[in-house]
Amino acid sequence: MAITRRKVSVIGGGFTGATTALMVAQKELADVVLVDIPDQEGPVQGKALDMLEATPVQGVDVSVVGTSDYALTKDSDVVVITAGIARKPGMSRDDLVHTNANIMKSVTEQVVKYSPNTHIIVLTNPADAMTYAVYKSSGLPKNRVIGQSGVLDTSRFRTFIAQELELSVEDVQGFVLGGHGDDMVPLIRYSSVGGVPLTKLLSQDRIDAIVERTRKGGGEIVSLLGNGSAYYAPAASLTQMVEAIIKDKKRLLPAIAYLEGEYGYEGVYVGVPTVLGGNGIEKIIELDLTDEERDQFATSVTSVQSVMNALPDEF
Ligand SMILES: NC(=O)c1ccc[n+]([C@@H]2O[C@H](COP(=O)([O-])OP(=O)(O)OC[C@H]3O[C@@H](n4cnc5c(N)ncnc54)[C@H](O)[C@@H]3O)[C@@H](O)[C@H]2O)c1
Ligand SMILES: O=C(O)C[C@H](O)C(=O)O
Repeated sequence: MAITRRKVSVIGGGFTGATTALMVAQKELADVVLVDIPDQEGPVQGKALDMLEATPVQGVDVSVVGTSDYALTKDSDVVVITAGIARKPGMSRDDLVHTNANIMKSVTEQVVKYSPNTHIIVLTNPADAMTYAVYKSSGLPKNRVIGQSGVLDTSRFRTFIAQELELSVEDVQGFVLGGHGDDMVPLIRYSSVGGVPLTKLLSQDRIDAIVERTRKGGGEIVSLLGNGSAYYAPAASLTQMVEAIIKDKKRLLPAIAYLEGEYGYEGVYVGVPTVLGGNGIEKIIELDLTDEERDQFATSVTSVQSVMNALPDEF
């Protein structure tokens, strides 16, 4: 019997899209289709061919194709959307909302035309509102439209904790709740190193400094790069989410999920702990929050709602 290979399509063949395609291929998770606009057909074909020519060295049997033709994405198991513009120094993610919302609509229509039962993971910023825009444009159930922010934000938080304590990143656990903006909420009470609560290992001053650096983590990279935003850690985060779905791993990961009553909110996409598996977001985990945490989460949700309200009427 023929073995059916899995297919992952990545829309947007720029920094994050190409890096994600490479990481998905390197992990041999699926055949990869990298899609960009017709104007970028040559570059995206070149990137894909270059990745394909690395597969013998890496010992992975996957195909990697670059195209502007959505027909090649037919029957994708997972589609990752990275298409759109990135911010430059001095801009906020929310400044991208109008341009990227229009791109989400046209891209999503093409995606679901060829893969009506796929899972979509949205990276494009402002990520919470763009995930909502894709959900509205796709007609897919809410569990199949997922946004990426929490894996990346938590990874930054874990990096800074491990650096500060000079301990392995592997042992650092943490959780970041809320929107992918400067008012995201790293949850200290749920953060630990090898099971030891963070508050036993670091002073409040040091924890506050790490929380602040995490919140501004995207901006720190934007300032350093000068022309574009982060892509290695975002691509690693997307790849972890793709793997959780493709392998039905049932990982407990933070993701941008559609709330319908959870945490007391209705009709908003925002970052919360989820179970990610073969059915996309299989569950939203509701944590008990202190009054202070609930207030911080409320501030973050209000910011997301104001960006959602700025979306064009069709959403
Ligand atoms: N959520 C997150 O954590 C996170 C992290 C990193 C980047 N981002 C966001 O991801 C987006 C992409 O970032 P990047 O660094 O890859 O940008 P980039 O400019 O390198 O790549 C974007 C690509 O999208 C393509 N594109 C534009 N319109 C398209 C369309 N209609 N169809 C197909 N492709 C189209 C462009 O041609 C370009 O190749 C930005 O909005 C950025 O802010 C989000
Ligand atoms: O900060 C950005 O604009 C890109 C991304 O959201 C990030 O957090 O790196």
